[in-house]
Amino acid sequence: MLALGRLLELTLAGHEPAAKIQLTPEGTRLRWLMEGALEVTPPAVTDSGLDLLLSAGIHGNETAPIELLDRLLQDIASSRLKPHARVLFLFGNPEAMRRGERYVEHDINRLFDGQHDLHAGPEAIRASDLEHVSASFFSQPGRIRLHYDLHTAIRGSKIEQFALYPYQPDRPRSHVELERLRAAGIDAVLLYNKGSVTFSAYTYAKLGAESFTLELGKARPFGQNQQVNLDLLEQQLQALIEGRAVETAERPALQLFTVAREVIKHTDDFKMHLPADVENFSELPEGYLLAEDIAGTRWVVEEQGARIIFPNPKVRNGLRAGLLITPAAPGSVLIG
Ligand SMILES: O=C(O)CCC(=O)N[C@@H](CCC(=O)O)C(=O)O
Ligand SMILES: [Zn+2]
Repeated sequence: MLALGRLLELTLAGHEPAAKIQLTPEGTRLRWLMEGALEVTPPAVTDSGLDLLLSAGIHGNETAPIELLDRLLQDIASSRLKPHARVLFLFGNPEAMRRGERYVEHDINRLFDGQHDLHAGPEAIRASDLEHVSASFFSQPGRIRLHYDLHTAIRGSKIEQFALYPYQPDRPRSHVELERLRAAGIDAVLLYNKGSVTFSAYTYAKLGAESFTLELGKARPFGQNQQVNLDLLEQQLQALIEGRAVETAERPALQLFTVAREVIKHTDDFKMHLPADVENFSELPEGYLLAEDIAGTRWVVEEQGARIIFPNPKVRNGLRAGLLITPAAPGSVLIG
């Protein structure tokens, strides 16, 4: 196997490879761009026209997707996978990955779209570097741009694998991409209805990619991801990389949700009234007092069919401490 196929090993060891460019016997080029970043270019004659960005480790303790990208890259470097797409592999937060923590000082997934300019420290610099390397990857005109930012969640979930679809005014959602997600084992999609400062929101709104954050199960340390089944996603990614269609098993229709309200933690007095082990997508009854903050601020559930995802009262002040979501009304979603 080509040494650059060991990007994960290099990244965890903090090593810069001596040879930055390597070629497989079939002529696929692997190019190391910076720590945790590797670009794969197929021979021009087999290029399918797809630019595929695969990122994981934006949160350092979310290891199942990191292991998935490691497998795909090793397969490419050993010629078991023969790319027809350009692929950019990114491990988002190497220092947090080494520590096995979500982040060190700042959550990188709150630092995109210029937010890094308002913060100091290595993670702000890293977010800026990730923007640059992605913008450069997606700079070639006339190509299909697709980004999956792969995560696992802090808590268990009533819907194990789901996607978050960023928002841009008047931009229709892609039917093709929603169907691809379904085939990849995704059961639900949360359709954002405003912009955000996450990585997928940046590549969607600023770089014109079809972009998704994928939540793939519960976060566990390296080597302990036997319960996270990524087989369908792995098959889809292999097929995208090799430029072929895959036979897809019968799967249920996607459940679509929209954001009803973002719960923002304003002060240290913030309190969330949920059990510590509450699962994502848990339903909350109308009238339920979800959270309270200083000066009598209260979040009371008013929406029918409301559910909670990503509840986290430990976030820094000013950040999202949870999302109240509701089922998307049929026909309310602009799908192209
Ligand atoms: O489990 C949690 O509370 C967080 C899991 C996670 O990291 N989710 C992403 C979602 C990004 C998005 O909204 O597109 C995050 O919070 O950054
Ligand atoms: Zn995450």
